[in-house]
Parts: sequence; C-alpha cells; structure tokens
Amino acid sequence: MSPAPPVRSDDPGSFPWSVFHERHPKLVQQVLDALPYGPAERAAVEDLLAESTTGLLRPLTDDGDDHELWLAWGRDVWGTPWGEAPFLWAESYFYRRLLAATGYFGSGAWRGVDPFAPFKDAELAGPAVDEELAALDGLRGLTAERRTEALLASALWGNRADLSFGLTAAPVAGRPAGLVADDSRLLLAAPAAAGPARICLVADNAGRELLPDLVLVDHLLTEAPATEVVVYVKPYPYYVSDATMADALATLRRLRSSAEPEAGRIGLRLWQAMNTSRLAVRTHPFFCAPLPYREMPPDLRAGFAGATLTILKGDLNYRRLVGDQLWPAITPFAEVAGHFPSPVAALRTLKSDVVVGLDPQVVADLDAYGTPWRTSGTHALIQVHGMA
Ligand SMILES: O=P(O)(O)OC[C@@]1(O)O[C@H](CO)[C@@H](O)[C@@H]1O
Repeated sequence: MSPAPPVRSDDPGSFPWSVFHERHPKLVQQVLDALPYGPAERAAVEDLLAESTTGLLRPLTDDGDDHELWLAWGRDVWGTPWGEAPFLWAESYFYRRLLAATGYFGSGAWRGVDPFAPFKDAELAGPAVDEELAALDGLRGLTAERRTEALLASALWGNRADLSFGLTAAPVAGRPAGLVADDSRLLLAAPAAAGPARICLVADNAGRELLPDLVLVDHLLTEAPATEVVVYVKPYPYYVSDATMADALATLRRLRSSAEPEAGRIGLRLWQAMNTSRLAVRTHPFFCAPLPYREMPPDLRAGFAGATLTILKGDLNYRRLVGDQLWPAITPFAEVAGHFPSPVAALRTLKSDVVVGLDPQVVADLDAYGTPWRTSGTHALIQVHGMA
C-alpha cells in the first residue's frame, strides 16, 4: 500500500482551507464574546488567528507541561506556512495555541479556565439533554438486542453534537442521511468474552455526545460482555467540545441528579462503577498530539493492548486512526487501521475529507448526491477491524 499524501490546508478551494479561513475566525469571535478576557488575552488570540491564516508556524511561548513535546513534534514545520503543514498537525496546534493565548497554561487567574466551557455548559444544561434523559426511560421496554442497537446508534449520531462543527458549519437541510459503511453486525454479534473483557472507549465530544457514550458504557457493564470499561478523555480542552475529566464529571452529575428515573439509575451505577474501578476514566498527553495513532507511545499502546475492543468516537479520532491522508475511499479499512493494538471500532459522523473502506458503488452514488457528503455531518459510519 503506497502511502497517500497528507491532507493540507493550503488549497483555497478545500475544506481544510475553509476550516482555517472561515470557521476559525467565527470560532475565535465566539470564544472572545463568551468570556470577559482582558486586552492581553484578546490580542494574543487575534495574533494567533492572523498567524494561522497568513503567517508562519511559531513554537510555543508558554510553559505548559507539553512544551518540549511540541518542540519535537514541530521540528519539521517551524517557520513554514501553516497551510503547508499537515492539516491534522496545523489544526491540532491551532487549538493548543488558542488555549495558550487565553492564559490556560499561564501563571495568572485564567490558568486552567476552559475557553469552551460556556458552550459546553450551555449544551449540557439545555432542553435537548432534558429530552434525551427522559427518553432513557423508554430503554427498559426494549429487548436486550434492540437496546444494544439503540444505544450504539445514539452513541454514533451523538457525534453530530460537535461544537467546533455546530458553531461554525453551514446548516445542511434535513436529517442525518445515513450510513456509508455499517459493520455494526460484527459488534452486535460479538460473542460474550470467555474471560474478563476490558472495553476501551476513546471519547470525543462532551455534552450530547458523551452522554450517550456513558449510557452505552453502563449498558456494556450491566448487560454486555464488559467486566471493565476504560474511557479516555483529553488532558486539556481541545477542538471546542472534546471531553475532559471535568466534562465527564459534569455529565455524570447531570445523569445522577436527574429526576428521570432511568437516567438517575444509570448515573448512580456509573458513579459506583468508578468507585469500584469497573469504570476508569483516564487520559494521556498523546490524545492532544498532532499525530496519527500509528505513532502512539509504547505506554499508551500497552494500555490498549489486550482490550477486547477499543471504540474510537468521532471524526478526529478516525482521522488519527486511518491517517489524515488522501486515501482512495475504497482503501480497505483493515489496511490502514490494522496497526491499532486491539480490535477497533470507529463510530464517526463524516466531518472531514478522509474516508476509507467504502464500496465503489456507494462512493459513486454519494458523489452523484451533490451535497459535500464527506464534510457535511449528514453521513456516518461504523467500521470494525479485528473482530471475527
Ligand atoms: O472529532 P469530532 O469532534 O467529531 O470532529 C472534529 C472535526 O470534525 O472538526 C473539524 C472541523 O470543524 C474537523 O477538521 C475535525 O475533524
């Protein structure tokens, strides 16, 4: 398999270019409007936007714990235009620099203040979550198989609730258009593991994505094969709505304190599962690295090895799993995901160009479809590798 070139953001007609030149200006304004930052933070954020659209990549100037890591990660790109770096690298660095610009890694009062908290808090407290909590009572009337299918689907489509997308993307009419690949039968038919079964879930967005993810985790612990679940979150705020430990705890509290009976029961079970380590929430610096999962460090690789299954949620995790490269869409998923140290399932709504493992006729039909199906968030996939 000859490696495909990396996706870059230097083509003015491309989606990655629009992320930097159209979405990020909107996002920056929303961040500056949402919290009362002072002149220093505002100037630093505006300087970042100017640098990332017309300037050259500069190394970090803050003293975050990951300073040396980033210095090494950027050794091939410092001093080059942002658009000439790999899109995954440049976009990831943009979010790391945005935190630095708001003082998140500084020694002042803004240290540790999540610049995306206003958006995440509003979503979690909002009426849509009230409705989703109420809907959980309907789960009890389903058969175990239908419950699993319903929870897998809600975890999958929960990925549409991505604020970096939702805050800035052009609205696309209509409901989700459907699945471009669906290996869910491999997940649903997975035999109960003979011995202890550890399932890892690499979380993506907080709020309306993490909520169904945690409900699925409860299901895996109470009705499915898992004897232990590890949920990985980001070590710091990232891509607007990516979940941190603070977001996981807020979501657990939202469930446990709910007046809806089933939501409250699920929240209590998850809380107790954390008390007994049947559910562990972990993090690692690599989850905010600008690199593909093929390059994960040995300690993280060892953490996934031996898992019965790792579920990777969302678009960014998919890009990092398969490699943010211009693969032909019919490239076999196994060829580019086979490096992962455990059986792996990707649950993702399509919000960027990269996609693999599609049937040629599906690609032809989608390309005739007209709407930018790769980036509009209207289509999704469930792809599995390593499960019989
Ligand atoms: O990983 P998520 O949250 O599903 O999606 C993140 C993401 O889609 O947002 C950006 C565009 O807004 C993409 O470049 C990036 O992959």
